[in-house]
Amino acid sequence: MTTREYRKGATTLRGDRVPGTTTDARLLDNAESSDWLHTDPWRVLRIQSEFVEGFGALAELGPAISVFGSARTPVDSPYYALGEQVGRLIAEAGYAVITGGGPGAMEAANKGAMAAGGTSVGLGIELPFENGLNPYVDLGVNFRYFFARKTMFVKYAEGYVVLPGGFGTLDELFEAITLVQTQKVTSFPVVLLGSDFWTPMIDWLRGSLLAHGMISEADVERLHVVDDPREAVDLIVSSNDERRAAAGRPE
Ligand SMILES: C/C(=C\CNc1ncnc2c1ncn2[C@@H]1O[C@H](COP(=O)(O)O)[C@@H](O)[C@H]1O)CO
Repeated sequence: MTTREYRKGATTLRGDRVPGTTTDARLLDNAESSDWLHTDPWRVLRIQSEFVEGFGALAELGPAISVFGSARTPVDSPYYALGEQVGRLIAEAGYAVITGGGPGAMEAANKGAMAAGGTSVGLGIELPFENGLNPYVDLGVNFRYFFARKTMFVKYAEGYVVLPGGFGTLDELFEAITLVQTQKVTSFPVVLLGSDFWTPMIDWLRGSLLAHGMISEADVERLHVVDDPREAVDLIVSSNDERRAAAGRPE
């Protein structure tokens, strides 16, 4: 018995699964529906293009520190002032500032970096209620997919500074410490700025996660809580210097 067979890239289709038309015939037929544009295989190419564009845009960025924090921090909040100061100090230390490019704490850090003449990066994300990149970004890359964007925050930064924030900020923070815990990234300092905001979370981590044996003391100690933005920057810069020296790569 001969079975009809059709090869579609890596996939072999037989019998009733063989389509009535070929891929290139469908491509050349401009009367066809454009539904295929929204199918998962096509999305993979879009995802791939986000990585290619992100890697291309950031390849020559040089040393950088990612700063996270609430999109809702008002301009007159002390946390906004803290974001601006840390952005400025990062730039003065010769590092680029990478943020999510949005409003609030992200804008504050970009503003500080730009005022200090540093490189101010915004990795924007397509959201239903998005406002576009804040005006203090001078190198912006826009993403459709959170996971592609999150790769850039880790890959191009020497450490994270985390200002008070909501779910988005916690997601970025906990992703970073999970990557450190699972040794996907090594010696990656994570500094939480604003002890009034972060200490209750550290207490909960100890009182619940650590008490139930779900994390170790070393995991909690990876999170540095500080109030002074200079201390936050110094912690990351010195850890980076130590790492470079250990790898035989002086500054
Ligand atoms: C909520 C509003 C706008 C949201 N715009 C954002 N633009 C860029 N990046 C964002 C945005 N919202 C969240 N993020 C990412 O998560 C972190 C902040 O989230 P949180 O829930 O506000 O803490 C931030 O670091 C970004 O990377 C309009 O006000």
